[in-house]
Amino acid sequence: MGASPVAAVTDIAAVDTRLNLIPTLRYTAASPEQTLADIQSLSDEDWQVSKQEHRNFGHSQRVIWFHTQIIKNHLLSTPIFLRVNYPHHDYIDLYLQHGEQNIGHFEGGDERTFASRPVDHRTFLAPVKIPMGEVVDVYLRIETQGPMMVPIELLTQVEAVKDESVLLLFVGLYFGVIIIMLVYNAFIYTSLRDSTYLYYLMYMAAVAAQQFTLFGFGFQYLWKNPEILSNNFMIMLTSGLMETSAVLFVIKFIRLRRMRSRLDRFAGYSLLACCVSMLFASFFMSFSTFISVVNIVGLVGVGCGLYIGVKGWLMGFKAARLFATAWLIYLMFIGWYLLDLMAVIDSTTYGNYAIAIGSVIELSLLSFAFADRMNQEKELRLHTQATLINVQRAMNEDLDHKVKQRTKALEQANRKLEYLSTTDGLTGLFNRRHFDQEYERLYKESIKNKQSLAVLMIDVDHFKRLNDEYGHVFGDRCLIRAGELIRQALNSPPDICARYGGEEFIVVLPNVKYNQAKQVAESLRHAFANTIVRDGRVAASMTVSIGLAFTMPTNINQHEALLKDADNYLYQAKENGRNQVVETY
Ligand SMILES: Nc1nc2c(ncn2[C@@H]2O[C@H](COP(=O)(O)OP(=O)(O)OP(=O)(O)O)[C@@H](O)[C@H]2O)c(=O)[nH]1
Repeated sequence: MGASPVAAVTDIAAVDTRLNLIPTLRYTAASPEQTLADIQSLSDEDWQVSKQEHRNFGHSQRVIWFHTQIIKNHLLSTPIFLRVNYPHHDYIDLYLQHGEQNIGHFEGGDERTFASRPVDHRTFLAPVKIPMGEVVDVYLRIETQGPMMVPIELLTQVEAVKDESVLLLFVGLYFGVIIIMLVYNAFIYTSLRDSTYLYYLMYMAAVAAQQFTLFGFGFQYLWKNPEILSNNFMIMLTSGLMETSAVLFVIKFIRLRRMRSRLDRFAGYSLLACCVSMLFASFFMSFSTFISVVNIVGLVGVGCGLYIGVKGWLMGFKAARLFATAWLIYLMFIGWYLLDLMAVIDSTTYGNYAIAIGSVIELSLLSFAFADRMNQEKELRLHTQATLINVQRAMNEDLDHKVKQRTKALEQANRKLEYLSTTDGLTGLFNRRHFDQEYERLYKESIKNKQSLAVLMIDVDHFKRLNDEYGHVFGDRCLIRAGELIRQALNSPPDICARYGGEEFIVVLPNVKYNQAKQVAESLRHAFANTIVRDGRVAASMTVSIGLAFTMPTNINQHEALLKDADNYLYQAKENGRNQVVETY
């Protein structure tokens, strides 16, 4: 390479708004120990000229000296500043030399305290004050462990303020959006307690913290002294946090544990291990090493996010569409930023915005993906609920049916039980116990209604003989027939009849006249006498004796007396020779 003198002496009074100094600069890479005097003693051959509009030296250079010459041919209408519009160089030194004399030395860089800067600004901004009509040598030394991005320009104070206003508007919008999303998702997390949201919140907070650092605001407003907290460390820490939370979020969001492919799970968890290692490495690794590794891990991580998103999408997980798109867009912006960092492309002015824009688009899309996922889960929940309700309804109907069946069976059993407990098993008439209850009830009713009551005590004559002669079974047959004859003779209800003892029956007739009662007794007696009971070859007839008691009941205490009366008349009927009715009168 031949001699490289300065391209032209720049008249700073001619700077209207701004002037890119790169085309007028020559530069040389140097070792960190070389001083200004060493650099001044270099010959023209040691310098190189930048032919490009912007210069980005990538990661390869640690220290670069720049040199140009300026002059002020007129009075300045506004102060002129020299700006290095990249906030993360470790050390910046600006020397203004008039011949052998140093007329200005300004320091900057984030490895020095913020207070050492000539102007309180997140980037290096130094006033250029030089004597009128004199050529002044400008030496700029930049030392950094990070990417050597050197957008160097001269600009008026008004222009610097304008630039900053535009940037602050952008940054305000950016952090405004991020804060809204943070608060919104924090609310969702507090109500849902879904750890996916927590990882998303962590990721978003880490992205915001890193942007805050990358724009230079962290160093300007928070950690102003690198001995307490270094800017480089904060970039490393936020990168580690960002990557770790992003991978945790991806794993949780896409439910990696459920993914069928072991390889995917292995890749996912390996990446997580890598990111966690990066997070720890940020505490002791050198910045230059960290940055080159973290960029690769970041790129692989975002690529994995995209891959997992596409795979989830193909597997029918609908929310993965937006998820994959989010990572794809972020990947494009990161790609742009990294290419810029590695000096493959040169977009120094816009490079700073790339990750910020990419991240805000990505975070918004992820929010939509979340909403989509929630929607999908809601649909699934509703579907499951509907299925459950149907199952429950079917079970309830079945249960209802069974309960109805059981109730019916129980009612039948109860009815049967009641029948058995109130009825005589042989004749089907009321049994004695039930008769007592019914009789008392009728008696009370008759008192209340002022109605008469007749009691017929009926006993089969010489039943023992019948039993002895034809056998017990035939005797039973006769008793059954007796029950039928009695039932046929009555109006039941309100009349009641019962088997009162072995071959003894009782009939109660409420609200009858005496003659009617007597008629019933007589017709019963005739019915018995005229009936022949047959069982196979055996046939016999039977007679009955009847005691008839009649009263107009007035006192419940008398109800047993009426029975006793009927019994006494029956006894008399037996005494009188049987087959007759003996009555009250
Ligand atoms: N087959 C049968 N016999 C019964 C039943 N309950 C009582 N007896 C019989 O009925 C008979 C009643 O006899 P008694 O009390 O001496 O009276 P009776 O022979 O009818 O004579 P009188 O009443 O004086 O006319 C007894 O032999 C009892 O064993 C029954 O359910 N079935």
